This record gives sequence, C-alpha cells and structure tokens, in this order.
Amino acid sequence: MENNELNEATGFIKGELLHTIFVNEAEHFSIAKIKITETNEPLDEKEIVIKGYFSILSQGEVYTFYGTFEEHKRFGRQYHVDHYQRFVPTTKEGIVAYLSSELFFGIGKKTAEKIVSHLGETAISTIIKDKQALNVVPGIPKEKKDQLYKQLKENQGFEHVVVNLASYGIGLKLAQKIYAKYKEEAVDLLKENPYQYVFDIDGFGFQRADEVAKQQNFPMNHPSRIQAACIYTLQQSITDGHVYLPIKEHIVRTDHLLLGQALGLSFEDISREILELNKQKQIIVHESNVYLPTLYYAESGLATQISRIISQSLEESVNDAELMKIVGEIEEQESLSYGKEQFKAIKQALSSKVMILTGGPGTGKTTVIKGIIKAYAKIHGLSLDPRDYKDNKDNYPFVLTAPTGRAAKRMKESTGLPAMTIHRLLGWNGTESFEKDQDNQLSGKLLVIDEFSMVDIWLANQLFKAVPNEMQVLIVGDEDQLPSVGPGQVLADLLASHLLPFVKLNEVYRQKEGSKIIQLAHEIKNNECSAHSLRKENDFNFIECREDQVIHVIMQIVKRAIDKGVDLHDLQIIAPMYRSLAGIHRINEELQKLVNPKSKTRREIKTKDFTFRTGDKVIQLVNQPEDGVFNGDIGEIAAIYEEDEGKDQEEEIVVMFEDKEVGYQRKDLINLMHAYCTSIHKSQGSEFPIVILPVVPSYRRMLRKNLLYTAITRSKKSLILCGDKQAFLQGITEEDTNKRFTSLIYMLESIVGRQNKNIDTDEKEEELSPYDFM
Ligand SMILES: Nc1ncnc2c1ncn2[C@@H]1O[C@H](COP(=O)(O)OP(=O)(O)OP(=O)(O)O)[C@@H](O)[C@H]1O
Repeated sequence: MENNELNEATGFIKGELLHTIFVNEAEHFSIAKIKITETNEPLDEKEIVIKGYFSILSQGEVYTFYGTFEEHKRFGRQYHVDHYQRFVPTTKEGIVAYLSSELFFGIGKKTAEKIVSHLGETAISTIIKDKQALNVVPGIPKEKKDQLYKQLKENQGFEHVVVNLASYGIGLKLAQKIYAKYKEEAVDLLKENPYQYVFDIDGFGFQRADEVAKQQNFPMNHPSRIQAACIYTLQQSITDGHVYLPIKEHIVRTDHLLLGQALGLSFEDISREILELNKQKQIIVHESNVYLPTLYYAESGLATQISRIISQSLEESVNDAELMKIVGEIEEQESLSYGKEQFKAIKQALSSKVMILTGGPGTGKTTVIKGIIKAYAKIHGLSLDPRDYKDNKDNYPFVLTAPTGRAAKRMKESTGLPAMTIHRLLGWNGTESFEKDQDNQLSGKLLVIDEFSMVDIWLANQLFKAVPNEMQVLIVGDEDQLPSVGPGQVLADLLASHLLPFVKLNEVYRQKEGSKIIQLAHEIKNNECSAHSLRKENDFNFIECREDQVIHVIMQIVKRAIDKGVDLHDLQIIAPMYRSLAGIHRINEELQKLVNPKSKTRREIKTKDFTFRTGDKVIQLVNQPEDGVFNGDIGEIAAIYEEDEGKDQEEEIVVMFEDKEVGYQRKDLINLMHAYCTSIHKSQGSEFPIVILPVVPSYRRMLRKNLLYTAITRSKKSLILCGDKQAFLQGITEEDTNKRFTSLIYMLESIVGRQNKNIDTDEKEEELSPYDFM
C-alpha cells in the first residue's frame, strides 16, 4: 500500500495538526488537536482531539490517523489513535500542490487537478514547451492561461525541486528557502545527506532530516546525524532564550533527540562529535559550555564593547553645587520636585559612561530621562531643538531609541525629542547587516535606550558596537517585565553583574494620582497581591466568569465601550495563548464579527487561516524594514484591491499604519493577522488607554508573575480583567523558573578583570577531550 493511500475498511481521520495539548516525551504519548480535512468517520466537527503514542508529531503537518472514538469524562469525545501515517504527496499531488500554491495567482486546487488530469505528470514541461497545450483543459480563460504560462516560465527549474521535495513532505515555503540556497542541486543533496540541511536551512528540523534519511536507508549512527542533532539541540534551545547549553545538558538533550540509547550510542560518541564541530568552528565550546557561534560572538562582543566604553573617561564632569543649581532650574521649569532616588539617578547618569535606570510603572523613569537630557544640555551648553542643527543633522547630540515602534513613539511624545527604533537607528537592511557598526558608528553625545528588557543579545551587541568612545549611554528598563523574545537576558545580567552603575526607582508617583493599576502592578511585584487587591475601583474591574463565558463577557464589554463612544483604537484585548477556547484566534474571530462584520460594502480576502476585511485592525508579525513596518506594529486595512488585469493591478491589501501605507500581496499576508486581540508578548513595549485581559484556567501553563505583570502594566487608564480570579492569583505566585543559560556576567567579569589586570587577551583554549565532560 502506498503510504498515503487510505484504508477504507478502517476508520480514519486525515488532518493538519494544529497544536499539541499534552506530551509525555518519555513515553512518546501525546494529545493533540487536529483540523480535519478528510474522514470516513461520522463527524460534523471541523476539529478533533486525538491521543495516542507517536514518535514525532509536528505542528502544521498533515497526518492520517486510524483509531476509534472514546468519550472522556471531562473533555468529551476524543479519537484514540491506534496507528498513523504522515501524509506524503505523490508526484501528481505534488504538482497539484505546486500549481495551486500562491506562486500561481488565480489557480485553485480544482483547476490544478484539471490541468494534471488532462496533461498528466509532465503537465508543467508540456505547457512550458507549448503554451497551446493548455487549450485541451476546459474552462480556463485566455488571460489566466497566458499568466500561468508566464509564471511557469519565470519559475522554470524551481518546479522540479518543489515537486520532488513535496514527496518528502516539504512545503512550498521551505522549498523556496532550499532552492535559494542549493538551486538545482537541492534534491541530490537532500538524498546524499539530509542532515546537511539542518546546518544550512533555517526551519529544516532534525526530525524532518531523520524522516528523509530513513527513506534513504541512511545509517542512524552516522556522524552527520549525530552532528546535526548537536546543532539542532542548540538551535532549539534558543527558543527558550538560552545563549548556550552546559555541555552535560547538551549531551543529554542530544542523546534524547537521537534516541541514542536504542541505537547503542554512548555519551562519548556524542561528545566526540561536539569536539569535532568545535574544531570545525560550527559550534564553540568554552568553559564546558556549548554555543552556536553567533551567540558566542554576540555575548563576548557585547562584553567587549561595554568594557571598551566604560574604560573611557568622561569629557567633562560637573560638581555637586553646579548640579544642584541646574536641577533646581529644571524643577522650576517642570513644576515638580525630584525625589531622592530620582535626583540620585540624574546625578549618577551625568557622571557615568553607561548607567542603568530601572523601576516599575509610574516611578518616574520618563520624568528622570527628561531631567537627565535637560541637565546634560544645560551643562554642555547644547540646544535641544533639532532645528538648531539643521545644517548638519549628525551634530544633534541626543539619540533616543527603543526596540519597538510604539515604544519609540511614546518616547518621542513624552520627551518632545526625536526618537526611533533601534533597527532604524542602526540602519538595518532587512537581512543580517546593519549600516551602523564599529566602522561606521553613531553620531551624537548621549544615547538613551528605553524598554531595554526587550533587547536580546544579538541586537544589544549590534547597538553597542556602534557606540563611539565619547558617547554616554543611559539604559532604561523594567527588570520585572518579560525577558526578550530572542536569546539572552541582557538587562537582568547587566544589573546582576554590578559592573555598571544603576539606580532603581522604587517610589511610585502615579499612584499619588489614585491609580489602582499601578498599585496592583507594585503589589504583584512585591508579592503582596491578594483577592482583596482585585476589588472594583474607578480604573479597575475583575469580572468573574467561567471559561466558556469569557468571550461573551469580552463582547459585552466592547459593546458597552462602543455605546459610550470609546474610540476602539484606545482599547486593546491581550491574552497569553493563541489556540484555546478563549485564545487569541477565537477572540479575534468574534470581535471581527462584532466590530467589522461581513458587509456588501467591505471587500474581503480569504487566506488559509483568516478572512481579512476592509476596516480590520491588524498586526504586523515580522520586521519589514524596507516598508518601515516592524513586528508588533498595529494598523488598519484601508483598502483591498482585486486583480484587474487591464490595469495591471495585482490583488493587494493596503494597511494604514500610524503614518504610512503598506501594500501586501497575497503571498505576504502570512506576515499579518487580526489585532483586536494580541498576545501579551507582542504587546510588550506598547501602552493602551484601555486593556481587557482574560485570565482563564486553560492558560495555566502560561500564567506566570512576569507575564501577568507585563500584561497589566500595558494599561494606562482602565484595566478590565475577566475570567477566574483563582487562576490569576495562582499565576502571580508562579515565578518564571525557566532559567536562561547566559554567560554575559562571566564574560564581562573576565574582560573587565583582564583589563584591570592587563592580562594578554589571546589566551589559548586548552585541548579538550571527550573525557572532560564525562
Ligand atoms: N518627582 C515627581 N513629582 C511629581 N510627580 C512626578 C514625579 N516624578 C514623576 N511624577 C509623575 O508621575 C507620573 C509617572 O511618571 P513617569 O511617566 O515619568 O513614570 P514612568 O516610570 O516612566 O512610568 P511608566 O513606565 O508607567 O510610563 C507622571 O504623571 C509624572 O509626572
């Protein structure tokens, strides 16, 4: 039987794996939700929960499961899987998938099937040879035929790779990356050594290589397989924020991935390959820690840059009496009196090459930033007005930056000075290179970086490389917020290193204006939050409801807000999870129906996952510097253009972001999703007047103190929680125990220490042997 042929005698459900609900790795037991595409079982549902014993299940893959139904007391009907197969298309199906992919505009699955049934498996080469061949396929308008012919010619050579890779279950997107790297050699290379792909192709996982290898009868204890597992284990650890893995941990994780025990592989076999990779510089072993080179060089690079900057002396300093006078003048202008900690922060920042300012919401970080900049300007006799530098903009002394567009915008609004994202400041070109670096450093005298908790080790290294010796740096962030999405915990490590001066602001000023939100944030931070803290106040409410009622409650709140005339741009729903009963996707679907329903006057465009409609609130999911939009930017669909061949108009969605319009073709729509509800991670760095935060028991896995703290501090005027108080109170007691393996403190200490002791920097690594790690 072919592996994707369905056995009609037994029950089957074919579908795409949406997400796993539970995994017991030791026993290979999983529970997962799938989207049904085909079945011979009596089913009306579009999705179902399956459970059973699986070696690997990957999200987004299509499988055929054979099994029986089972009624679970609490969770209802589930499919108990007896055996299963991953769906692998035949050549014919591969060609249909290729022709109906987004590469070929206007060709759906049905038309693609018709083409293949009339022209056979050589359809593509037949059409390229002779455009007229398409005439035997009925029902395709002339323009579409012309266009298909043109596009097939443009993609010539690529189809061979796509169709062949499809027979290994590799989809179009990955095939595009593979083709870009290997061109026509892709298929031969894959057959020769599928593990090379793990090294070269981002997104080509170890399990995928294993599947191909099995088909090729590639030996399972081959050094290439072990090496690929070593690399993949490190790549995977980045998603948990690690910069390195301790070698023992690395060996254990790699062994688990290899199923090494069953193959008779020893830890020694694995450590031998680690050393081989180290020799080839594919990984770096340093002090019994294993790094991917980019992370090792980012961390050691940042440590080197920081010690370079702090080893410089300040150009000018100011004495206490002068400073008191200057600060007094600023206090008068601003009509406030700085607190003791705040004054200390201003004084410390002005006398440090690099200083860290940290504190929770409402403690006056922005107020202090303004104070520092004004005092700096007064001391150095500089104007704050950019117009005074119009002859040479590079002479403007104040460089204000933040990791996200919204945070940069807030900085600009609160200081009245120009501010931009770190990526823009560094002239990122959308790939791996930045215009600004050690050879082309930033201009300016005082650099202020806000929301620094969000900055990962790669970006921090890039930024500090570009800081010239004479620049002063002020790092600002809230250490209690979530760490960066990318690897590292730069703010926390810099603070813990005690090598840089820092000031923590503890006194809360906004609370004095009667803000319950700020009070709640500080109670959470100080572990003082109880049921009592959740009582209703002017700017705060916790609406208790069951999980299955949460969406209804959110809809009621939004309806009431609309009735009261609230501008929906001021209201943001944030939640921790995408796929659950009260997940981000469900909330977005319901909200779209409420605030931007289907209508004859609003055009729509459907993708695999979403229906986008004119007027929809959407969020950008990746950095797209060429268009000036970045991950997390929120906009609104201003127009949808349908294809209009006469005017050469392609199908396009136009999204209006703050101050710019960006056009998206169908293939780019994977970079967008609805933003009525966004994830807490994506909301980092942004603030909204009104925030609605559902908290339900099924989020349990995600509910942690720093996540909830980050969530509630997004709201400025009004915070509405809904769901389960117990789940919230439990969540805020859960510390994030996922310790990140980072070595920035150690690197800083050794570099600064070495500088102090004037020790030769070119120390040689000692020769290592596998026995060093046993
Ligand atoms: N010394 C002070 N005297 C009076 N008011 C102050 C003082 N410091 C700060 N404030 C006020 O407290 C409020 C919060 O200050 P600010 O916005 O600077 O804090 P923040 O730490 O930046 O807060 P967030 O992170 O929430 O934006 C502001 O309204 C500010 O004017």
